[in-house]
Amino acid sequence: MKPYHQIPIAECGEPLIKIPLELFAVESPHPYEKLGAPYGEHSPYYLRQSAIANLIQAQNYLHLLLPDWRIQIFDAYRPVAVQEFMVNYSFAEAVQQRGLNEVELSPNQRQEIWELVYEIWAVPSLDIQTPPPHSTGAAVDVTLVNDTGQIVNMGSPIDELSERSHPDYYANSSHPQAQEYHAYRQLLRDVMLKAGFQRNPKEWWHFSFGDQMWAWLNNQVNPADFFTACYGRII
Ligand SMILES: C[C@@H](N)C(=O)N[C@H](C)C(=O)O
Ligand SMILES: [Zn+2]
Repeated sequence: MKPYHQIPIAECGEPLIKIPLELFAVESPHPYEKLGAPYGEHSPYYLRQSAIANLIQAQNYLHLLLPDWRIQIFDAYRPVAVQEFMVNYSFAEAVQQRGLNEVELSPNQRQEIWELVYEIWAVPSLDIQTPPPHSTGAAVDVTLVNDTGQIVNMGSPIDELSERSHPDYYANSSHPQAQEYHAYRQLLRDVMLKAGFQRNPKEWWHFSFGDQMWAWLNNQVNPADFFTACYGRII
């Protein structure tokens, strides 16, 4: 259980609708579909109606600062079966990157790698009180594309299992491009938060509106108010 799972969910019933992809840049092919993630009849390019309105608003804010830049959508709606697939995929990838063999892992090695995976991935829970954020249609993973159509270098790829994923990793780093990476991460954060989203404290690319993590983060900033989640799991 993460602390945000304590937040009550009062499902508001707002529909999950297709993101108007023509307004945004889009990672293509979709990073998890290309791995064979089991979407069935679902599509990753869906979000709750208000989350879409806010995403459009975030890009409008970006355009006031940088008219030809765009928000690039990496991932949005994710059925629990896909969450499970990606968690297992990330575990297997981490094992392989360490030159290990999954069947020969010691219990300690296994636990260490699972802990690393769950640093950035939510548990594929089917409990309606603890839905994975993307399974609610409230969460979106995004980055920026500049005026020449290039993906902006944020200093680490989306979904990397490392501390470089932490939003402020480059704030006090001696890396020669640290200031640039941090400034771009801040720019993405600023436009998204101005539009009502909250950012996952462990991932520079993950934002949500209306889910448990969003409510919990709002409550950290404004302890006098008590936000609850209005979006629970869909399907
Ligand atoms: C790992 C990343 N793509 C992501 O979405 N992480 C959050 C926490 C999630 O799994 O919901
Ligand atoms: Zn995410």
